[in-house]
Parts: sequence; structure tokens; C-alpha cells
Amino acid sequence: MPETLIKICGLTTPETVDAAVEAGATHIGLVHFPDSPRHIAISDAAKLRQRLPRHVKAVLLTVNLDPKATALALQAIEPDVLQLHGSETVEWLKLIKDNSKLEVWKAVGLKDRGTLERAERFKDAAHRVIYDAPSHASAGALPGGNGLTLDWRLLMNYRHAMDWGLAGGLTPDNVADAIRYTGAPLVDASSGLESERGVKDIGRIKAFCQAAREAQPAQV
Ligand SMILES: O=C(O)c1ccccc1NCC(=O)[C@H](O)[C@H](O)COP(=O)(O)O
Repeated sequence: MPETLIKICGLTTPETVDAAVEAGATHIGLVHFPDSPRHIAISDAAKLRQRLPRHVKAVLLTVNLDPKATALALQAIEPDVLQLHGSETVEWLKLIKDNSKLEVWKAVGLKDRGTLERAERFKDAAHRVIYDAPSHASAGALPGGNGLTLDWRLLMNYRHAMDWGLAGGLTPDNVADAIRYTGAPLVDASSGLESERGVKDIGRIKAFCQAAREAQPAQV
């Protein structure tokens, strides 16, 4: 059974990046989206990226960022993965995938079985789909990082057409159950690892990575 991949998202400081690496995260997420409490400027993201050892991958996260700004951010940060978290089209993703060495991930707000099936349209355009909770206006209208859990039952025993990951309201307390119920090959957490909005808690990062590493998916 391959090890569960662990993405700690929305890191903004050297201390929390180092803690995530030490705790065993396989990916760290840098959110470049000005409306987010976890927004990071390109020059700061580039500095954090340079702290990573080769085995830990940098994920740059953008939301409907225009092509020119995307190119500048990619050039400065040199991430391993570009995670698109807005309403980016299949065509745009495919263009990036076919013209770069980047891994391209697409986040999808998972409401129901229909959303799950429609996400398959990204099969040839993205390397991985990240199922997140659908965002609601009441959650502050952020496309992600809202700490909302999606209905894990939608993913139980689903035959995925592409690589995938689970996000949405994951915490040190529920990540083992999330892996057990859904069989997620990658778990992604942000606000559940914070002491206050936008401020990561090193103790919670460590506890999350440990719980995710020790979790076993249920045998089906
Ligand atoms: O984290 C943000 O602030 C954010 C803002 C805009 C788009 C996406 C964002 N986060 C994306 C992530 O990958 C989060 O890890 C994912 O949405 C899960 O967040 P949470 O429910 O807080 O664990």
C-alpha cells in the first residue's frame, strides 16, 4: 500500500514550512490569492520554496489568475505543482500541462455524485483532482480553505478515473477516519491546522502528519 501523500496548505512563514517538512509532509501549499488570509506575495513564496528539500514538493495555488500573472509566478517560484482552485477551463489546464513540466492539479467542490462524475472531464488535462468542500457565501466566499467537510460517503468505493486527493475540513482528529472511509491517496488540510484564521499551529501540523501517516484505509 503506497504511503498517503500529505499536503499542508496555506503556509506563510519559514517556521511552519520547516515544521511541515520535519513532520513528514510530502507537499506544502502556497496560496497566491489576495482575498485569502493565507495569501503570500510571489517574492515571499519564492523564498519559502527554496527552503524545501527535494523530496517535499511545492504546490502553488491560484484562483482564476490570468495567464501573464501565472507565468510570472511560475517563473519566480518554480513550484512542482500548480493547483488551480477557481473556474479554470479544461482547455486552459491542458495548455499548461502540455507546455510545462509542472504537475497540474484541479480543485473541485464536491456537492454530489454528479459533480464527482463531471470532474472526470479533467482526466487528460490535470494530473490530479482535489475534492474539496463546495464553498458557500456564508463561509466568507473563499473558494477553499473554509474548514468545511464534504460528504465522504460520495467517495466510498468510487472508481476514480484519475489520481485524486481529499481536502475540506480535515484536522488531526478526523484525518484517520477520512482516510479509512474514502481511501484517499492524498490528504490536504489548511484551516484545521490553525490557532486563528490564517495562522498555522506547529503542534497541529505535527499531529495531522502523524495521524495521516498512521492511518490505514479500510479493506474493501
Ligand atoms: O486556503 C485558502 O485560503 C484558499 C483560498 C482560496 C482558494 C483555495 C484555498 N485553499 C485551498 C486548499 O488547498 C485548502 O487546503 C483546501 O481548500 C482545504 O481547506 P480547509 O478546509 O481549510 O482544510
